[in-house]
Amino acid sequence: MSLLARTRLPSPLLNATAHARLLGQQGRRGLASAAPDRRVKIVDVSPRDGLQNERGGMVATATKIELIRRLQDEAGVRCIEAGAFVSPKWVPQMGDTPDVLAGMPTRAGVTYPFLVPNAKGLETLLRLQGDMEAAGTAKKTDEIAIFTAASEGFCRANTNCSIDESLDRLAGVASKAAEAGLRVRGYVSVVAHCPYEGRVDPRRAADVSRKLLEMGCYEVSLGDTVGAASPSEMLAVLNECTRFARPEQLAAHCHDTMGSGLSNVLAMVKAGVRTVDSAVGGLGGCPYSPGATGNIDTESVVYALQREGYETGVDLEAAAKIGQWINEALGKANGSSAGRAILARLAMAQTKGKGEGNDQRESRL
Ligand SMILES: CC(C)(COP(=O)([O-])OP(=O)([O-])OC[C@H]1O[C@@H](n2cnc3c(N)ncnc32)[C@H](O)[C@@H]1OP(=O)([O-])[O-])[C@@H](O)C(=O)NCCC(=O)NCCSC(=O)C[C@@](C)(O)CC(=O)[O-]
Repeated sequence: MSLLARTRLPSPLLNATAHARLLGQQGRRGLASAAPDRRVKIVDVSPRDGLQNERGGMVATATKIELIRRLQDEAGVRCIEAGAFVSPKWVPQMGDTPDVLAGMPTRAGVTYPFLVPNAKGLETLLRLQGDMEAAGTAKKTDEIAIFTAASEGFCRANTNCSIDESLDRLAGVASKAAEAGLRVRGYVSVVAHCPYEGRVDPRRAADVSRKLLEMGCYEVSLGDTVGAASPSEMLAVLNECTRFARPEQLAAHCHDTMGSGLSNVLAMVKAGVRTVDSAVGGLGGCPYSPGATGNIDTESVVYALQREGYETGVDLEAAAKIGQWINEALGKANGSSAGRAILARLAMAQTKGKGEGNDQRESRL
């Protein structure tokens, strides 16, 4: 019997109580119980990609740390992109990353990649971790993420250099990181569409991805940065990449501007990708893409993957609560329609539960 057939999936016809209970059960089922080829790793990027473009004032460091804590302790996320050692002149919202690193709680089995654009970013991270170890505190992370782009226009706008210059810079960062015992994840932005150059040739995106793998990245995340790609466009990039990489060495990083984020994720997972980047509450945006909305939300990714018979190990109900909480903390509407629906069903189930309790009391009286 297939896992899909064995998995009880929430039906829209179930009442709210049953639906909420079922979602909870599914969310709590561990990754270990799933067949290896049905496991999908969620990289929740909300503390970095989700918050880096927040325009409504600096998000409090304590809020960022609480977001990381809740993602790991309550939602069971096993990979959390926690911050960025980039220039605060370019991305002020990430300026407190050293404080986030110092203050964040860590948990065994969870990885915390930090974005690093250049040698200076890596030196800062290594120095801070060295200071922590000297003070008797265990280091917080053993992973960084480096990033470049598939178009010259985006690369220059994002990192002030050409693609070749960025690759030169990143090769040095990757080799120093490896010497220091850090794993390196890679990103290629605008793999299908660029806000400056339009449609991007999938071979171009694949060529840059290959170079990141060759410099030692264990995985390359393919970014539909502006959220404009269709599934076939993302699959075209994936097909080019699988000429030299296994699908498991690639990740889906989809934004949802045009509403195709989830379709793109599902298409890539069905094609063999086993790592998906997402952000609770659909947090995020892209400063270089007018009207760009956030990352695809963790809640809809986890829900859709569950329905398709995949396991993420993420507690859906907890993710929905965290997505609601962080959006409220930012004074924003919850950007996850799946999250809103899950919370509405939970609220209805609770009300019904209370009502049933009252009815029983009344009937006993
Ligand atoms: C790459 C640079 C630094 C080049 O920026 P630059 O201005 O060319 O760099 P520079 O070397 O001339 O330095 C300028 C100033 O920045 C400082 N500086 C330089 N480096 C650092 C550093 N690491 N940490 C802290 N400070 C730094 C440096 O010390 C100097 O300070 P000053 O002397 O003027 O006081 C800059 O362009 C930058 O930080 N860019 C990052 C932009 C960014 O973070 N974008 C968002 C992340 S990428 C993304 O979101 C896409 C992704 C990953 O999610 C995937 C997807 O969706 O596609």
